[in-house]
Amino acid sequence: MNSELIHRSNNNNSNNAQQQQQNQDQHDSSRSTATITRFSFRDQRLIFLLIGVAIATLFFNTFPLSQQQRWPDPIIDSGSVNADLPTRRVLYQTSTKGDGFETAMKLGGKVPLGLKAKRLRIVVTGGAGFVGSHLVDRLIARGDSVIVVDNFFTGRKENLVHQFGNPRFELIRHDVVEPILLEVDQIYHLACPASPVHYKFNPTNVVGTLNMLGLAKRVGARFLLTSTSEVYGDPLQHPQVETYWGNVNPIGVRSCYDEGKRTAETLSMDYHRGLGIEVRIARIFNTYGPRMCIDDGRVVSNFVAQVITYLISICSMLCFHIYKYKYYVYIYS
Ligand SMILES: O=C(O)[C@H]1O[C@H](OP(=O)(O)OP(=O)(O)OC[C@H]2O[C@@H](n3ccc(=O)[nH]c3=O)[C@H](O)[C@@H]2O)[C@H](O)[C@@H](O)[C@@H]1O
Repeated sequence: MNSELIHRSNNNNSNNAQQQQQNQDQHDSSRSTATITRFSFRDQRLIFLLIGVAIATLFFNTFPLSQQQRWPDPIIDSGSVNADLPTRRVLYQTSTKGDGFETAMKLGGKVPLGLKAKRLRIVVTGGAGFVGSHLVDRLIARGDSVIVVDNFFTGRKENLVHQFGNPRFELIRHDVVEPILLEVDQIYHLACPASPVHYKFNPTNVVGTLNMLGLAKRVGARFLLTSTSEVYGDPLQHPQVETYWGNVNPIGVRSCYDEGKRTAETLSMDYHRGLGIEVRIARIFNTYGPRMCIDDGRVVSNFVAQVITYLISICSMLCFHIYKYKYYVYIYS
């Protein structure tokens, strides 16, 4: 009996100790909660915390980390091609499928951290010409490797001489009416007699366009055709929008150029729709600038030539008057 009481009293003691410990723990935790609460409310810390959260939320909503910043490429991003159509290209295309990770190897897109931008291998036909040589400079400056294919019908080596010796530049004398096989990622097809003086000797370049489209199909390259505002012929609508079909005389003296480019556009779109080739078409309007040929009979060239002739005639008249004056002075003296 005695031992039982002792046992009970021992039990009671241990229960009391546990109870005290629990009370102590509760007291400690309520004290620490009170301390944290006091700490948070002291000096208006909570208000500052809430303001901080609000600013951070606003910032990340305005500039989300995963946002893709795409600058439109003035050369290749015409945006006129139907994006729903299938394409043969497997490299450098943007994919939003899968794990949500957006592959941004596409030109002009942001490259995922830690990956280097892929340098493209590009062929530029007609790259020794006026427009082509500037395009080559631009592509090389961007870091791409460029192969120029030109038969020098109207192009000049001087337009590219500053690139000679550059390891990312190659020049091949070749007529695109003959097929050529090159491993490239993109094709810029500019080779074409572009001025009335020249295209009457070498009218169209439909065969060259077919060869280059064939190359694009074989190697899965993206294809850009430099077309012309001449596809609108003698337009009845001003200014011309892309959807305007033009007003072209099919049998006139300039028709070889207009219709040649129209055929080239048709072929490009057929290769795109039928074979999935990724194509771009740029309709170039009258261009002017350094390296342009001022005697090739085009609108801008004619205008520049006329202005220069006019200026020369004014200068010679002035000189004549100055010399006449001097001469006159000389005689009288
Ligand atoms: O404004 C436009 O509409 C034209 O602009 C440029 O023509 P552009 O640079 O002004 O003319 P050129 O300086 O004569 O350049 C044409 C280049 O193609 C080359 N070419 C021409 C004809 C040919 O059969 N093969 C070939 O390689 C010429 O040698 C020359 O380097 C484009 O090259 C044309 O395709 C476009 O139609």
